[in-house]
Order: sequence, then C-alpha cells, then structure tokens
Amino acid sequence: MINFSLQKQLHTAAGEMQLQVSAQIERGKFVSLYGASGTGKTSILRMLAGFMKPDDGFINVNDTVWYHASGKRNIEPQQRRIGFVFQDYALFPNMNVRENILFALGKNESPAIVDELLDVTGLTNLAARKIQTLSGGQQQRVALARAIANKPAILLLDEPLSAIDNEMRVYLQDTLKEIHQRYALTTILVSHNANEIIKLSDLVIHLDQGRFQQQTTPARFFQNGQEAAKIAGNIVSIDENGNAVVLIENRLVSVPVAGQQLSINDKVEITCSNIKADLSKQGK
Ligand SMILES: Nc1ncnc2c1ncn2[C@@H]1O[C@H](COP(=O)(O)OP(=O)(O)OP(=O)(O)O)[C@@H](O)[C@H]1O
Repeated sequence: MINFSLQKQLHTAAGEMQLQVSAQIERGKFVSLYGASGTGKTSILRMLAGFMKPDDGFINVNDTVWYHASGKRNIEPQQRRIGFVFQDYALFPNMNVRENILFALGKNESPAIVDELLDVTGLTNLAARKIQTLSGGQQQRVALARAIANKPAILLLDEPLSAIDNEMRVYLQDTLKEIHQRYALTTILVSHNANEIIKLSDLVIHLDQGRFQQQTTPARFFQNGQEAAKIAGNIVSIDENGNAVVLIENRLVSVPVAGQQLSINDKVEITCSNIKADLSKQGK
C-alpha cells in the first residue's frame, strides 16, 4: 500500500499554485494521473521519487516511511526502490542494451533476470546493439527494462510513450500491460491519452489546479464524467474558412475556430456533442 499526502508551493507561469494532494494506492494497482498541462502531475512523481522535496506531508510505501515532514525523515532517491521512465530515455549511450540493463541491477540480483527482461520487452535480438543505433521506441523499451530490473516498490511512468509513433506506442502499451501482469508492480502513469489510460489502468486520478478532483475507474471517468467526449490534438493549419485542422493521433480533423485566437502548433481540446456513432467489427 502506498499512502501519501503532499503539499508543495509551485511557481507556475500564471503565478503561485498550492499543490495539495493525498491518496492511498493498493499494492499491485496500475493508476493513471490525468490532467491539463502544468497542474502538477510530474511534480507529484518527482516528490514520490525523492527528486523534489515537499513543503509538508508524508509518503509511506509498504509500511516504510520514505518521507515525513514533521518527523524530519527524507530518504535518498537511491534508497526508495523506484523505477522511473521519462519521456526522454536517459540511457548510457556508450553501453549496449544488455549493459544498460545490467547496470541497473542491485548487488544481490542475479544477472539471469536480464535475459527475462530482454524477452519481456522484445529486445533479445537487440541485446548487443549500442543505444545510438536504436529507434526511439526501442530505446524506450530499454528504459522500461532498466526501470523494472530491481523490482521497484513503485514504477513511475511520466508520459513515456508520448514521443513515440502510434504503431510502436500500441506495441509498448501491450508490453507495459504484460509487465504489469507478470510482476504486479504498483505503477503510476502520467498520461494525456485516454486510450492508453483505459487500456492499462485500474484507476484514474484527475488532477486539476494542484488538487485531486476525482478518483474512479477509467471506464466511468471517460464515459459519463465531464471528460466524456474531449479529444486532445495539435493544430497543423488554419484554413481560409476559419477551420482549424487538428492532428489527433494519426488523423486530421477540421473544426470551426469560432473566433478564438489560435495558431499553428497550439495544443487544443475538442469537445464533441451529439455524436452519431456506428460500429463495425474489424477483427480481434
Ligand atoms: N521545484 C519547483 N518549485 C516550484 N515550482 C516548480 C518546480 N518544478 C516545477 N515547478 C512548476 O510547477 C508547475 C507544474 O509543473 P509539472 O511539471 O508538475 O506539471 P504537469 O502537470 O506535469 O505538466 P505537463 O503535463 O505539461 O508535463 C509548472 O508551472 C512548473 O514550472
């Protein structure tokens, strides 16, 4: 069980924001943190990992106190048994794939686990390859294998798949699911992607302006909640009729701008209403 309560004053572009959150996460659960940009999702992961010191609160993980403000306890990141995967891969470029994973193993860990990790992340045939020769998706698989090598008490994933193309992203989502089923690691994923959250998580926590607003199942959150029909994308152009052409995953959708000041590359959220949906089976 992970039990935390965290307070931190954040300096945002719009001014000061008081992050104040608490949660209890059962062992082995896969939880997604969802919320708009700048609401404090990464800060929460960084505080759990010990990279950012909270102003107040506590972090208890499986009956061990990692942080306690009034008890003046704050254990080092290296002692927290955390696996962390960021959007950028942070691998050792001069080592090959196997060496990168081996490096992460604890002193008492048998190197035999490396073959299992290579297998579960689909890297067996790339074990001797130098990191620079791999694609982004392959590098992210190495980062994942490295993060779970020590069987962390918490696996923290900060938008690990957002810079990866769609096909590889789906493959990596399957890998994440397989890893979670096999090792039952308590996992916290930061993601903006409803698809990913629904596919992977037991619970979604909605963070808004530094506060947890809702904790529920992804099905409930995306079906009936206020997030029901919102899709995120980026503007690639604005046509002569005043429609924004928005890239959503690998499709372009044209949406009326309706008098808003928008430019190319802006991140936007499209709210849909009165959808007439037809369904046709495309296979398993
Ligand atoms: N050490 C710090 N002290 C104070 N404020 C900080 C610190 N680190 C980051 N911030 C600010 O906290 C705010 C929230 O940042 P954070 O990265 O946690 O948001 P986020 O929800 O993960 O956003 P995104 O989805 O864009 O990654 C930002 O405005 C950031 O500048």
